[in-house]
Amino acid sequence: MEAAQFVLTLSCADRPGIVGAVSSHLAAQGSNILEAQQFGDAQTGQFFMRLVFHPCTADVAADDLRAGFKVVAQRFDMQWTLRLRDQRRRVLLMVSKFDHCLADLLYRWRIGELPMDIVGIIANHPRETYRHLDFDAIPFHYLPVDRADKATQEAQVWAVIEQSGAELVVLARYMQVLSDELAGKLAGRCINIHHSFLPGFKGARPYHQAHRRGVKLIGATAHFVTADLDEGPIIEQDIERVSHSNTPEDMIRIGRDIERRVLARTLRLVLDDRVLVDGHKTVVFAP
Ligand SMILES: Nc1nc2c(c(=O)[nH]1)N[C@@H](CN(C=O)c1ccc(C(=O)N[C@@H](CCC(=O)O)C(=O)O)cc1)CN2
Repeated sequence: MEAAQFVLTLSCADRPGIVGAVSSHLAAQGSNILEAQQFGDAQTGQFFMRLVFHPCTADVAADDLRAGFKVVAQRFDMQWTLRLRDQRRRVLLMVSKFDHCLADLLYRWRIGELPMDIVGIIANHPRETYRHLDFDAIPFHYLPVDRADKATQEAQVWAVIEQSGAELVVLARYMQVLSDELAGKLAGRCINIHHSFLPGFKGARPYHQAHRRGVKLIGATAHFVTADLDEGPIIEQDIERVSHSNTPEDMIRIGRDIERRVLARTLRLVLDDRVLVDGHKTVVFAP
């Protein structure tokens, strides 16, 4: 039986000796490093690392590994995570009227391409909106938004997030602006797929904005959600060509495929701890 793999991610102020200290610690505890990627940001002076390793002794608990690494982390004042690679994340999906990204994530999850536990779906449109989708095994929460009282609906959203134990929230074309408070509470663990190649065409109806501008490329961007609308650290992007003959409806159709693949790629990266936040940007350790 293959030995359990663990993923260690870390970031700290860059200085000599970090890689040596980490690798020496892992060797001293009898672990074998399988993957190691690193990046030193010369502009910010921040250092980032992702390692995959397996302890040579069986049945080592993540808590014990974390207790051991704490000494190294404190020495370099690191921000770090250490988890069992096979441990599935608890993920909450959120959607509004357009469900092509939701449908795609459900399919990829069902075939095992996205190793996660979907703990719920929150929608601000009723269940029949998605009648063509079968997700009855997943708790569905219809939480409509009253424009005059968005706070009440957000309190319901937060209650579902807490009660479900969601670790990651994915806005799969959820078209409501999260309050500063909720965006703050979800910092670093809420992903949005925006239907434009950011920083172009932030906000609502980006394909109509793009059509009016006469663009020759449209795109999609997955980013962490922050209080600043569509300004969060970008994780993944992609594009497709369009022309003068394409209507906004053409762009919406062409854009659906871009949005789906960008969000799926992003989720795979995040689920495998390959994305670290570097200020208002990200470091992505590609597979
Ligand atoms: N705090 C944040 N909330 C959200 C972000 C974000 O980056 N920070 N991303 C958006 C997604 N988004 C485009 O990708 C987006 C969603 C909604 C709107 C908008 O103007 N919504 C209107 C209501 C629209 C409707 O009811 O159909 C509104 O909220 O008043 C713009 C951009 C998700 N949330």
